Amino acid sequence: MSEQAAKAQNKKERFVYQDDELIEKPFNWAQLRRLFHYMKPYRKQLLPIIIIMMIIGTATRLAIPTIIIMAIDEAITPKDGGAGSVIKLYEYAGMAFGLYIVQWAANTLRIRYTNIIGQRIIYDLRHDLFGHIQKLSFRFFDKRPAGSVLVRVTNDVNALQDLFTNGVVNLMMDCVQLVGIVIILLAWNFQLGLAVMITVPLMFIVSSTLRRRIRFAWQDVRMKQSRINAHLNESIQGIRVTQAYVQEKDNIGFFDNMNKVNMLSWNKASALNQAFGPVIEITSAIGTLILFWYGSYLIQTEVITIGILVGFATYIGNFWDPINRLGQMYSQLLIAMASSERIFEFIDEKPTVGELEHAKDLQEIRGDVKFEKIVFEYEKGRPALKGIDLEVKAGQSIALVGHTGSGKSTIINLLCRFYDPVQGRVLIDGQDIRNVTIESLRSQVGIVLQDTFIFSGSIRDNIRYGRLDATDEEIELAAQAVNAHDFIMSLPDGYETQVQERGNALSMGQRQLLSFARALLADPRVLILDEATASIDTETELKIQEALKTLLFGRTSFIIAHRLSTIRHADNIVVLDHGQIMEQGNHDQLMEQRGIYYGLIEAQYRFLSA
Ligand SMILES: Nc1ncnc2c1ncn2[C@@H]1O[C@H](COP(=O)(O)OP(=O)(O)OP(=O)(O)O)[C@@H](O)[C@H]1O
Repeated sequence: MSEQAAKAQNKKERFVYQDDELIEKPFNWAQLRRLFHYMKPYRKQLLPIIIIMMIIGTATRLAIPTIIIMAIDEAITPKDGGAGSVIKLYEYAGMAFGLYIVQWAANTLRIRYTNIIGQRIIYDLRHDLFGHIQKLSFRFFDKRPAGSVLVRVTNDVNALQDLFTNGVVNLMMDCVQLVGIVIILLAWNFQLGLAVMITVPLMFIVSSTLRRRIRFAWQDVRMKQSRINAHLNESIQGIRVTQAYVQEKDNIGFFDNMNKVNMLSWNKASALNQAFGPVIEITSAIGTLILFWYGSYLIQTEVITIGILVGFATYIGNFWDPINRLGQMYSQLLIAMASSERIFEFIDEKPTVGELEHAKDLQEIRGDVKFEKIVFEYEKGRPALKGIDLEVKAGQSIALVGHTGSGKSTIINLLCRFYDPVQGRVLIDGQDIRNVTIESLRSQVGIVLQDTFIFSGSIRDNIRYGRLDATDEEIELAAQAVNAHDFIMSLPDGYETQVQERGNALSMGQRQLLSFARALLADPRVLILDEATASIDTETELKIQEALKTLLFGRTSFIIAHRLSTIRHADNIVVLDHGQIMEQGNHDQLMEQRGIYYGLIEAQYRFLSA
């Protein structure tokens, strides 16, 4: 392979997103029913008004051509051959006008109420979806790019908006109108009615072949959009790395490509949609041709009046409109089905870390922690922990050390029950953590991550995240205890300073101190510090060391730190390698052993003094 070809190949393999399967499924009625289930709470409240308005709107619409016929046959060219009557004509015009007003009022009210219901349904659906996603386990997020999760809560829910605001009601109105017109036409003149509708079956045959393709096309559009969003999310999160490695051009190229594919897929779906139009137009033209050809013959043979012919012509105009709309509605329904499939797929996803039906709250804990014969794998066949036995007494501090990928974070993940072990159990105060409620467990296990997440809001609110009912004084006391108070006071608005999402305007060390304050406020019996002191300058590290002392005092703590200074004083240092405990003891004991730990410390000293 040439260098250029290899480069192109390497680029191609970046930003590969797992696609949702494009599956051919029969129209899923159960899913549609499930979707309509969301209408249930509003059935009594608003649906009767909408149905009444719908009936009034359709009835007036159907009645107007009848008045036109009466005006022609009785006021302009009376059937009995007598003279026309202007007064009668005015009367009919007045009636038609009145009906138009009623129709307008009914439609306005109907649209208003359908919008209210539609928006409430969308709110409920989004509420359920977001609420459910919040509860899903880490495994779920391991498999999916954040962008594609985002699309389901935004785009896919939005796609249902049209269906619920106008779609359903329009569908019903169109069906009622169609049935009404068919009945009226057949009642006026059965032969002429049949003759003008002879093209309908033909149209259905042609359009049904289009439907399958349309369904696929819209599913494809959703997939392409999902990919764009996944890429967008990744690009924005990784913008610093992109710019640092001057990859903007390539990134734009990747995006353009996806954008183009999305545009083409949309064009294809929309062109297929449009294909309904001409099919309807041709059938409508043929129908009109038959009407005038056969209709004029029936007038000459005095079977029907001119008024009836005009009435037929008006109704035929109204007849193809709903059929055309039903075609479009069908695609709208397909879009909605494709979206709802994706929404329900998430709603049906069970958290892999579940709660037992009768799980009890974990009572206030002392902080004894025990890992018993733990085996764990993220992916089948690739164990990340291979039989971990570890006992920690309440109040002890444990340092987890080992090469990257040795399983340190995994131990922590199991302690917080972000994942469940494949074998073995984790006990807190002698209780298997799988038997207690997740909330009662996590609220007593505090965690300070290396990449501290700062939410958009004030500094005060960010600290308060640790315990929502904490008072302002408690927040400030916590900040003082972990040496964060001084830097907070030096910010323009002190505790009220607004920090943007992820706290980009704060330094690493500052973010770390904030997260310490947050953890201290939460006051957990068990505390986890993941790589908490990495990448900070010496002065900040001193502050952090002091803060740590306050934070760790009297708590069972697990510390993952590459830095010697943090782990030196730990009661027990556990050395991991490839998911197994290789050594454990305090610093002096392990140094004496001259094993892996000794090697790690030596390497760090060599590195620092180099
Ligand atoms: N979400 C995940 N999905 C699949 N494999 C994972 C996942 N997280 C970690 N692993 C794998 O599990 C093993 C242990 O990872 P872990 O994060 O526990 O290591 P670590 O010792 O904390 O490493 P580091 O010091 O780099 O943070 C590694 O081989 C890693 O590739």
